[in-house]
Amino acid sequence: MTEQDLRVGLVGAGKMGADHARRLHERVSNAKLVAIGDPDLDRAKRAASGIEGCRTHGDPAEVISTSDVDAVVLATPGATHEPLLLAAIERGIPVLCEKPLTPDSKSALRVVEAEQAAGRRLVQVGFMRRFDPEYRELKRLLDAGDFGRALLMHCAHRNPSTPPGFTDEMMVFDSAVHEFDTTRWLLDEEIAAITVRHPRRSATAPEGLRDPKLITIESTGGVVVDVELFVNCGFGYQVRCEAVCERGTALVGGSAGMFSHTEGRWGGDVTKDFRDRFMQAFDLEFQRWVHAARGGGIDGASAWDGYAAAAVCEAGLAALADDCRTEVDMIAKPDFYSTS
Ligand SMILES: NC(=O)c1ccc[n+]([C@@H]2O[C@H](COP(=O)([O-])OP(=O)(O)OC[C@H]3O[C@@H](n4cnc5c(N)ncnc54)[C@H](O)[C@@H]3O)[C@@H](O)[C@H]2O)c1
Ligand SMILES: O[C@H]1[C@H](O)[C@@H](O)[C@H](O)[C@@H](O)[C@H]1O
Repeated sequence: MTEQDLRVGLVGAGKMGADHARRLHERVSNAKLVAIGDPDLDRAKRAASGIEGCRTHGDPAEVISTSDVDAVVLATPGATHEPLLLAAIERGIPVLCEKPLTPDSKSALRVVEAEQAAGRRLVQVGFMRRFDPEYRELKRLLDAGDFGRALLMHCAHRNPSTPPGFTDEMMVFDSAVHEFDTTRWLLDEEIAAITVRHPRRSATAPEGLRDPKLITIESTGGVVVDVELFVNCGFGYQVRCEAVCERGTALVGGSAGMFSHTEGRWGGDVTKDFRDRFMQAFDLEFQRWVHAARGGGIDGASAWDGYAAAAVCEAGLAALADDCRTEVDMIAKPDFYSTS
């Protein structure tokens, strides 16, 4: 640890938190993980093992209130985020919050309002795809306009399987939320409406889950984006996005890694899960956040982006319930967030 290292506190030591603890300790420079909090203290201890000087707390709020913590990472379930975010804002320290910002737009708006009252952007939402090198290349291409304007996008979001208790609603606010964010970010437009449709149900879907789904979102500028969401596809983790523009198309996530030929077969590997597919994106997200947080700020999706994604999720849940196209209801973007 050097004098300028960012002293980071981590709240939540489950699947994601344990992964972020290793990331901060082993792969991110200029940061030192000094505290981990989780109501399940054993989990916090396991995540802290081998990290010299990292203490553990059974009361997660203590991680945020302790003066030797310069910035916080939240990796707890979305429903627990709001009080933790408000505590970090109150202390005036940067916070990298795993998606979703909060579970609904009303609570997300309270965070947006608290941040504006504090007068500084402190909250970053962990939409890690924004740091994936392929997605960044697509963003650069669309921003430059080399292929003309985007007209359509075709996306696929496939997971090998779902944990017990995964619901139709979670397919919208836990999984498709990534496409809501990448669409807003890639197009620099808000999402105006959403439709959810159900093709034939897969035999691999657990009881009660209507998997796959076909979600269509429409941007304020008239771009139509279809998202195939298949979260029990069995064979691996795939995330793809093809942008169809006026003078060309561009696809990300088509294939990744090595391509081999051997007797009787050729091809590459399918990634197993999101950690495998987006490892580089998570690492870059954290490195850039540490850099920005050392200067007191953020570098990624803002609280506004978290609010906007929550508003789309809410419309998505209504579309799911009523089986009809639903318009997104959200406030106008405050000037505070006018520069990205
Ligand atoms: N970016 C991604 O691709 C990605 C992938 C997976 C999960 N996530 C997000 O990460 C977050 C955590 O997911 P996970 O899969 O690690 O969940 P998890 O259930 O494995 O872990 C959550 C941890 O939070 C702890 N916890 C519960 N309530 C708490 C509270 N009030 N205060 C502090 N800790 C509390 C639990 O004891 C548990 O250890 C969620 O917001 C999830 O959506 C993001
Ligand atoms: O929480 C996870 C995570 O966000 C993954 O990136 C996504 O692919 C899954 O669908 C979701 O359940």
